Amino acid sequence: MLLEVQHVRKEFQNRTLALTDASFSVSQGDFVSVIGPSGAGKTTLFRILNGSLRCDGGAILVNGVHFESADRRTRRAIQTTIGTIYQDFALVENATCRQNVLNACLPDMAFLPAVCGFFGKERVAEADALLERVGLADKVHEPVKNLSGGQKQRVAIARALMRHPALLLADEPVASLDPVTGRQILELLRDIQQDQKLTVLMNSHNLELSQEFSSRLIGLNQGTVVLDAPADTPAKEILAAVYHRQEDQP
Ligand SMILES: Nc1ncnc2c1ncn2[C@@H]1O[C@H](COP(=O)(O)OP(=O)(O)OP(=O)(O)O)[C@@H](O)[C@H]1O
Repeated sequence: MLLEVQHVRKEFQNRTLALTDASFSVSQGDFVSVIGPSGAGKTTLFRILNGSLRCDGGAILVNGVHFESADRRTRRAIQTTIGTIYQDFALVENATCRQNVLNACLPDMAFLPAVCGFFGKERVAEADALLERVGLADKVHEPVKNLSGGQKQRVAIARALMRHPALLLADEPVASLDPVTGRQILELLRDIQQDQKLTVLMNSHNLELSQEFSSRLIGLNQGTVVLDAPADTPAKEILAAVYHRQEDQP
């Protein structure tokens, strides 16, 4: 999946200009982190990329197809190739791990099987295999509410993979986790990314982890891309380019 973000602009109704001119591209199989101070526009960018928010200007191309101006059908088809995991996991707490992973299939199912929860043997087997892949083979029937934060993020990763995404958006995936668990989740994400040649775009406040796990950094400040550099760029250069005020530094 090749993702091109070209001069994207977003102004909210209250006239906040969250994105002024964001441009960058991501090649297939890349692990790229978007960094920047609070309010830089990172979440807004991710919401536009996962289709939950429209931009006001510019273009987003997914494998050469215009995403933001596509008709509903094309937009939906592109959206199925994009998975998202969130800081707060966004799981159904009372449902089991298996059920949460299977829920990823609901948008593609006919009304009756979806309402009756009839997913079929193949989907169930795939959900269980994904739970095994993320290290939760023994938690298939466990309600999510009984899991730790790290285990919940593993379920969320399995749910995202259930839709066979080409691009995975990871929106602050380890912000709610302790440092050891956060690192384990990023190691898992990197293993999966490398196995499946998945493209990962991560939004993170943690510069050290972004540098360790990604190959490239995109720095946003006041809605504009102010850095597009290899992840091993010296931290001093990154801080100077992206975090203009000392109090914003991570
Ligand atoms: N729904 C909204 N309506 C109005 N303004 C908004 C809305 N969502 C975000 N903003 C504003 O847009 C700007 C960018 O916000 P955004 O959440 O994208 O930043 P961020 O880089 O993700 O910040 P953080 O790291 O603190 O999560 C901020 O000034 C924010 O107040």
